[in-house]
Amino acid sequence: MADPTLTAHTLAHDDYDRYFDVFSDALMADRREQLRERFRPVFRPERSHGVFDGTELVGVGGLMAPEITLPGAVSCPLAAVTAVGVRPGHRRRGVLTTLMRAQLDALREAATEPIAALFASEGAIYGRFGYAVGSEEARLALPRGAAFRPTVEVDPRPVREVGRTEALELLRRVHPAVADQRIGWLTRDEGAWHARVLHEETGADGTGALRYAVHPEGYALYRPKSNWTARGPAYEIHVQEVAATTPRAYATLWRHLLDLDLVGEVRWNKAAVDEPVTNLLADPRLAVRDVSDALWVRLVDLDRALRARRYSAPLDVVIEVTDSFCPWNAGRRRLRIDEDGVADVAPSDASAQLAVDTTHLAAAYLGGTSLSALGRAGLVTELGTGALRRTSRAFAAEHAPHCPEGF
Ligand SMILES: CC(=O)SCCNC(=O)CCNC(=O)[C@H](O)C(C)(C)COP(=O)(O)OP(=O)(O)OC[C@H]1O[C@@H](n2cnc3c(N)ncnc32)[C@H](O)[C@@H]1OP(=O)(O)O
Repeated sequence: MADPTLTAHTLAHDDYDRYFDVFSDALMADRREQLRERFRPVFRPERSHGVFDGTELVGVGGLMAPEITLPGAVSCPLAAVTAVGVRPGHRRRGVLTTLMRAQLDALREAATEPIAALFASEGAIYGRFGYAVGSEEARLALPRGAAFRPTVEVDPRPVREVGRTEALELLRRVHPAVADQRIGWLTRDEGAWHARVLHEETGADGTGALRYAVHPEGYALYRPKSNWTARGPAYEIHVQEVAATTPRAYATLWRHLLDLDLVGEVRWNKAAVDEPVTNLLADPRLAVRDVSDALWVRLVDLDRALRARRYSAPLDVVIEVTDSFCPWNAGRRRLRIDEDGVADVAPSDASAQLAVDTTHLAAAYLGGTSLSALGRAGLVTELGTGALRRTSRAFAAEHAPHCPEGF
């Protein structure tokens, strides 16, 4: 139960500095002035909520508005929740709860984005608000020189390392073409490119400035981290993003990364769990993967969310849905999916064949978790024979969802 003295409302343009101070206090952030200026251009006061104790700003959270690619390669407006923090000394009295209430009510009223998503700092925070792990990511590590299968075609056209200005035109062309096809990838406007991807500052973890490796059909962005050992150089390559419109360009870019001199290991901390480079390796065991939660998804308007994506099989099922934090989603509805994977959703009085909370539908929404697995965990209840298997098959997606950036 939130402290009744707390109030929440959206902010004004000149609230940016105090918004940023609360957030960076909450994150115990260093390099504050650098970060303050990096994020200033993307501050949207009308999409940023503050929680106040009297006149003191004690909690903040923002919303960005990219589009996300859903199963079936369809695009959908996304409320991307970012920069959430509560000032130390004001915690565990409901500031975050007040913020989540204000955000979700505002999203419902605006009726623009049917789903919200975030990257969680800690895994125990957001489940109570109906967010669930919708995609995972792999910390992928590959040793220098890891060989590809003999049949892998690598383009003889060399990958070139270019400066930022030259790279930008290609990045702006390739990224949307890839993002349109990849479940979980987001569109980027100019502000997003600069704030989230192209900032040149040296990484806090000792990595160097961003480098741009380009091919006519793709690019790899990475930062080197130098390391000189008694046995010689063993640099780490920290990949920020690899995007390619053809399998050949993809393989060629990875070959370039794996063959860089001075290097011991190539790492990508936000790779897809089904990142294709692991399938290119002659010895797949060379790819070490450590999987963790990535995008947490909240179905804000369940019916619109269900209609927004495409499905893998026809279906006709009646589902009883619960949702304690967003009760407007609760109730029984019939979900019908046609041969093209397009959904129709309508209220229903018929007997339910499945019972599930929106949190668990959110986990299955991008296809990252199967409803069958959630059923085996006791989180989806089958009330009609075969309903879980059929619904799970329809919710399956063409590949693992992936979001290669953080926000
Ligand atoms: C999308 C993003 O930006 S992720 C970044 C989130 N920010 C951070 O992690 C910065 C550091 N942490 C903080 O600022 C705060 O501790 C927050 C935002 C995580 C939580 O804020 P609070 O105002 O303390 O949360 P609030 O009081 O509303 O807690 C609601 C419930 O969640 C629980 N909870 C809150 N934070 C946590 C946590 N880190 N771990 C486990 N449970 C938590 C509370 O115990 C409470 O449970 P209850 O309802 O059973 O009593």
